[in-house]
Amino acid sequence: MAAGYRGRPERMTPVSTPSVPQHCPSPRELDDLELLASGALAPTTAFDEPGSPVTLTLPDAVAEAAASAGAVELVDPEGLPLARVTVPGGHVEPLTHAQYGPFRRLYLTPTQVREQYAGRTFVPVADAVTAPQLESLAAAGPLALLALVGHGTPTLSPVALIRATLAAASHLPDAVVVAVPLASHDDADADHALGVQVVATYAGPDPVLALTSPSVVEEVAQQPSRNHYRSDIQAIVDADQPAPSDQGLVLFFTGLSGSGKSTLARALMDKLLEQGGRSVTSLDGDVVRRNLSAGLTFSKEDRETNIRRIGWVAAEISRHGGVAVVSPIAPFDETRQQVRAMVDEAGGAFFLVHVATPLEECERRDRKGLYAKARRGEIPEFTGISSPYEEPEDADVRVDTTGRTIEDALDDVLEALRDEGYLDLTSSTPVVEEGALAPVSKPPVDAHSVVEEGALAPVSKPPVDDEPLNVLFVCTANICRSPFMQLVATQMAGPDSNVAFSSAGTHGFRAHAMDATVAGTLPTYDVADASDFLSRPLTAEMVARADVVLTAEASHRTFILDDHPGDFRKVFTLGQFAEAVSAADDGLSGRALLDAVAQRRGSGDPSLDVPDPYRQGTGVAEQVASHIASLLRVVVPALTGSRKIAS
Ligand SMILES: Nc1ncnc2c1ncn2[C@@H]1O[C@H](COP(=O)(O)OS(=O)(=O)O)[C@@H](OP(=O)(O)O)[C@H]1O
Ligand SMILES: Nc1ncnc2c1ncn2[C@@H]1O[C@H](COP(=O)(O)OP(=O)(O)O)[C@@H](O)[C@H]1O
Repeated sequence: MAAGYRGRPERMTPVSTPSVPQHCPSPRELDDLELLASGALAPTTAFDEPGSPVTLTLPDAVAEAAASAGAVELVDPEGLPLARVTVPGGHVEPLTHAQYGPFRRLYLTPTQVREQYAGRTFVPVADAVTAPQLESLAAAGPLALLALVGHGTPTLSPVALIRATLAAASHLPDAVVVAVPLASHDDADADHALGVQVVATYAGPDPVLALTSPSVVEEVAQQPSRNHYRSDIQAIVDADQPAPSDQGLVLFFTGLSGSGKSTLARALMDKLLEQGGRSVTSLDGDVVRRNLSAGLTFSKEDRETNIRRIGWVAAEISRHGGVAVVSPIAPFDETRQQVRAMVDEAGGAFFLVHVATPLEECERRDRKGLYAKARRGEIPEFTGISSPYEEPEDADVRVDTTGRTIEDALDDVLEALRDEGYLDLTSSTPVVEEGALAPVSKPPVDAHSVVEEGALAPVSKPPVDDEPLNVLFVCTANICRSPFMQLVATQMAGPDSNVAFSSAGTHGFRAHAMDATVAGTLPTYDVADASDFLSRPLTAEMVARADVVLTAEASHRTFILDDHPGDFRKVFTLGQFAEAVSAADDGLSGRALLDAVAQRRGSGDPSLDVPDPYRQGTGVAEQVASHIASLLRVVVPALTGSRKIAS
């Protein structure tokens, strides 16, 4: 039921019986429902049991109707009734089973699994299985791989995780795959407990084998590279996690009427069309209101409906790799966030442009004479005059067009798009070959041959000693290891150091908070919290700006060098860099130290990796935090010059 569906309808669906209301739950709730109905969450048998993360939230109107009817009927996004749930009580009476959706045949109940697969060893799989893990499984006898594919699967989409798990099974002597829609509830500890419970229910009396080894130290020793995959699995992972330049994209312009949204959006569309290579759809505010949203007013409710419609269409466009350029006023933050979430769900990137031309300038322009009418009271609820505009705090770029040419204002947008790695429209060269634009240009050279021959310029920036030293930490998603490195290194360096620490992720989402479990270890290292931290995807610009890039794993280093082979002298794993720093002359610091370390040109030995603590519980988070801190205690004083004053 859950695997194929993303997004939720904007209103409660029509009531089919006079008394019991219908409601389409969120994707997370749909997953929970499926597990509750199949008995997989036993002993949890109902929504909203005390202390359980398995909850059901009903919109006010539905909750009221359900309370008087004593139940609510939960339907799937297409309106198929799935279950009746008592209100209050949360008890689930299944009505129908979903019969379609990719790999539906693999979604077995615990009873079916006990009938078909008793006697196997059960292995929970939450991510693509690595080559070393496959090796360790090969000798483990007949296996049942439980692909945990619920909403919020950490790295891979549900369908890709099943594909990757089937590929893993094909490399094993005797393994079957079962899909389990175990959703994430954004509470690592509760989710871990729930996962243990669900896996135990599927396994019954049979053994359960965890893929992660118990200690970080052993993990490092036994799994030289946790992210090293067999080639078929790697291909599935790569296809599921396109680079920002290959991702579907929603370019969302928001701002007051007359601020310049349509003008800038149109100019950007023209650039995109001139360059070619992408399919582009425009959803302009005025145009949408004449078509998709014809008949809607400018009340708060209708504006929200309008924006959600635009968001839904734009998200679908991004799902298929297209670019949607949308330019409504979209005055409410909550609705913009809903659109962001829809696009995120669809696997697209959401890029918010705040056209921040002030009201006075918009009113001075008054291109359509609407402000004058609004001032005279002839147009009610006019944005900026008699209806609010909530300024975005999460814009990727903010452009005030006052006193600027259109080209000049557009440049701000184009530069931000390029810097975040989505599109490079700053050069006017059209794309000749078919395919997506490639903002992070990949020279057709083999990284190793460049390293050997030293053919490309060693560092992209001439060293200037009084400029702050830019240190960029990199991991995968920029929510666990690299933010920890950034925050703890900044704390260790102190406020007066001439070193700036930042971080990014090779597959990082934009603007996600730090993982709560890892953030929980920060106070031990004198960092109060991570509330100001937001994740960022790594861009070519960030690598170019950095004096040194320190990665968690060798695989991150390889990832960067694939795109920037010429930067091999400034990209190291943190472990490798700490080792090199220890060996370097104590008197060296800052750029002199970097120059000395660059001469060593290490290979990025994976045994020095900092492993990924994501979703592995508090114990692993603490071990990884302590591991990183011990490396930073070597690296930070050396960079800042506090272990010995440099020349
Ligand atoms: N009451 C009121 N408030 C704001 N705007 C009004 C109103 N009535 C009509 N218009 C015209 O409608 C355009 C805005 O429509 P949007 O769909 O972008 O608005 S919203 O996002 O749903 O708030 C807006 O176009 P733009 O100038 O392109 O923004 C106006 O021309
Ligand atoms: N730098 C600029 N960028 C965009 N528009 C500008 C700029 N300078 C002046 N303008 C003018 O401001 C008006 C903006 O109108 P429009 O693009 O329709 O705004 P919106 O879609 O936000 O209502 C146009 O007449 C445009 O020519």
